[in-house]
Amino acid sequence: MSTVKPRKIRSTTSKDTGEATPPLIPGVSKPTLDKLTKLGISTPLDLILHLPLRYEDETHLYPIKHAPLNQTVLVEGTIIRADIKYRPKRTLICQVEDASGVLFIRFLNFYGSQVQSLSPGVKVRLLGEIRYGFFGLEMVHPKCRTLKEDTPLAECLTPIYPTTAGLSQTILNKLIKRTLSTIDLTDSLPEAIFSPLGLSGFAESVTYLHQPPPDASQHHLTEKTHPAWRRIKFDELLAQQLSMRLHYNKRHSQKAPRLKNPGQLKQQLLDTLPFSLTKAQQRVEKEISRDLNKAHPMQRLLQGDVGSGKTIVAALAAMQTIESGFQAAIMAPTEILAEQHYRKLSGWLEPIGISVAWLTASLPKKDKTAALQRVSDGSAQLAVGTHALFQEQVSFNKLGLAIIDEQHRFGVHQRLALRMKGMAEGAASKSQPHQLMMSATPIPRTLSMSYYADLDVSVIDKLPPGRSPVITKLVADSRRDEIIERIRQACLTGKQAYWVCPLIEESEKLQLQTALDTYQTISQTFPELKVGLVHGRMPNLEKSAMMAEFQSGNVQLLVATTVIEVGVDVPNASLMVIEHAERMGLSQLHQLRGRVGRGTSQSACILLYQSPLSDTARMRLKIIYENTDGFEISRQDLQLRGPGEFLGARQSGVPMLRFANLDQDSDLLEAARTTAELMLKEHKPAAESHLQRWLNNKEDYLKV
Ligand SMILES: Nc1ncnc2c1ncn2[C@@H]1O[C@H](COP(=O)(O)OP(=O)(O)OP(=O)(O)O)[C@@H](O)[C@H]1O
Repeated sequence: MSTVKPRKIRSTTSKDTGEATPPLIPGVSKPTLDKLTKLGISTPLDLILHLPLRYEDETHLYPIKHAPLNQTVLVEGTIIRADIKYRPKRTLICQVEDASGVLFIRFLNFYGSQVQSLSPGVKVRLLGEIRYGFFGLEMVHPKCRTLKEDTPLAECLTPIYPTTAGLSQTILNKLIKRTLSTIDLTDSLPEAIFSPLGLSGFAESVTYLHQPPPDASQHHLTEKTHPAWRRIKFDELLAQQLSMRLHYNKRHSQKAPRLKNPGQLKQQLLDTLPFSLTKAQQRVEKEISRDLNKAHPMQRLLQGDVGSGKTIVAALAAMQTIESGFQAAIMAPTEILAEQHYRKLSGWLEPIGISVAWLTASLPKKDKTAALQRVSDGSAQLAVGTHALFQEQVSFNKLGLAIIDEQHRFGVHQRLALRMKGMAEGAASKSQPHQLMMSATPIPRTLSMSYYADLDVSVIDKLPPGRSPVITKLVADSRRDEIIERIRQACLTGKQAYWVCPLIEESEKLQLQTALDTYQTISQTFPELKVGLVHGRMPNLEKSAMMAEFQSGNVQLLVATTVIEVGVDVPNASLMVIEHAERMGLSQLHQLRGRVGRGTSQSACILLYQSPLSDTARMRLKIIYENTDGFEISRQDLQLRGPGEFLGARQSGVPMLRFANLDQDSDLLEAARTTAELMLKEHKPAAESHLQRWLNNKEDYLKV
């Protein structure tokens, strides 16, 4: 086993000042520091929180003869013979003897130095699994240490850390051990806080996890259910809750325009609608309206399952904004969705005298300049568009409300950019606009309590009346002909259908080719129908012309890629076929399926799959088949994928939890939430030192 050579303590030079600054982890060479950085370790505390994956037990020694078989054990003895065999493979075989018996140890791919050190007479300590082999009891590739006189046994379980190439367990172990004995591990929490929750102290917990006593339960340690693990997970969740709470409080100290609610514009809009609001829509409308009337910026997440009617709620919020003399903006993640919002909103609002501007990257220059002008002089009261809305050249005259649809598809920075538009130089209003985020991917409770704890949440929990649930069918691709017949019959009786092309994630070019091929095949299969095609690479004008054709009923069968996944609303379309449904994610399937069942006629979604199915694909299809409620689907999706993938960590910019697991630790999350509130009221300094310890350099997202 290698040892750590004493290393020179280096200092790094600050680029800004040219002055030498001490390294954050003292006594470590630059190459090791680089490797530590790869592991996300840049401070002594990071080292302490670099917790073991598992442990090896080098505290108990077994006599060879009595050691249990097929499990990792520690034995020791003297080498009585060492040979190199060349058949069937070059192998170093040594015979080791203790007072109880003899054991063979075998090494393939051995080094010359090993042969030298493992010579007869040498005493060795071996860690590995004993099995019955050709010659009798044997250990293959044991961890082997040559012993001096009376080398003591380990006093605690040996931690095995996650590591990276070139950084040995021995080095990590030593660094962590050294740091444990030098770092200040004073508890950031008063005992009165953690004790009643059944948690142990911080120092005690980290020390335990790095150096568990010989009798520690390895099962509880690796499953992270041990009290020491629970303390670490609690601390992490608490830091998250504290920072979210602080963010929330900070927002309440910022200024936003109070948007009054005389309600005339809203009423005018409601009077033109062919439907009346559901109770759920009325409730969330009120929640939003109340927030808009406050002097600090609203940040509310409006959640509603697919087709639950979020758009009208957003439009009513825009009416309150406009009636108070401010502008509103709606930003959507795709051109199709943005355009659909634009059509729908201008159809509703222009008749009641509201001017709506349309802004996307693909607008002809002349139209764009005109739209920009209307946005900046305030003559456009509502701007609808894609991310083009927060580009630099856009300046709002008086932005009062920014509405962001499918918020999880935008990064934190993009959302921030739109908010800053309200405060931009030259804007008449210097306060922050209110922000309404909409999501049709319902976020499970544990997630919204955790990652969205700084937002207020409104939920439309009931669909508009008259919708019957979409019937979902799972059909093997071998029965495709039956499906084709069914679609033909339905379209001939005046129904409309989507045919969703297989998803090709690896390459846009292949995706395009697949869309074109599918279109060709489908057109040939249904010569009597008018078949259309939309895909992501189509010029926007063509795309919107095709959507308009489908909307008006001229096209009966629309071949589409997943560009139609979000927001597309054609109530007459009541059938959908999804090819290679096994390639798609759960929320994608749910969103796609949500494109049908938006009118009153019975709808169906046929998921064509190709066998054999992988276990996850089978699970996904089962979940989508058995559930129609988006919240339940999301909950199961979260379980299947974990929060990182569910939220799209990189995209959302939200730091992920390293230790806590929202599924297993929902009790700790609840406790962290109430504790955070209590601490901010009664233990402010402790709250600050806790955040300091846990967020360290990572408080970036506090500013958002
Ligand atoms: N109260 C209501 N009664 C009847 N129809 C409604 C009601 N509210 C909205 N709708 C209609 O329901 C359809 C779906 O509404 P909308 O497009 O706003 O859904 P959404 O919540 O945005 O869903 P998605 O996220 O799937 O786009 C639209 O055609 C809309 O006009």
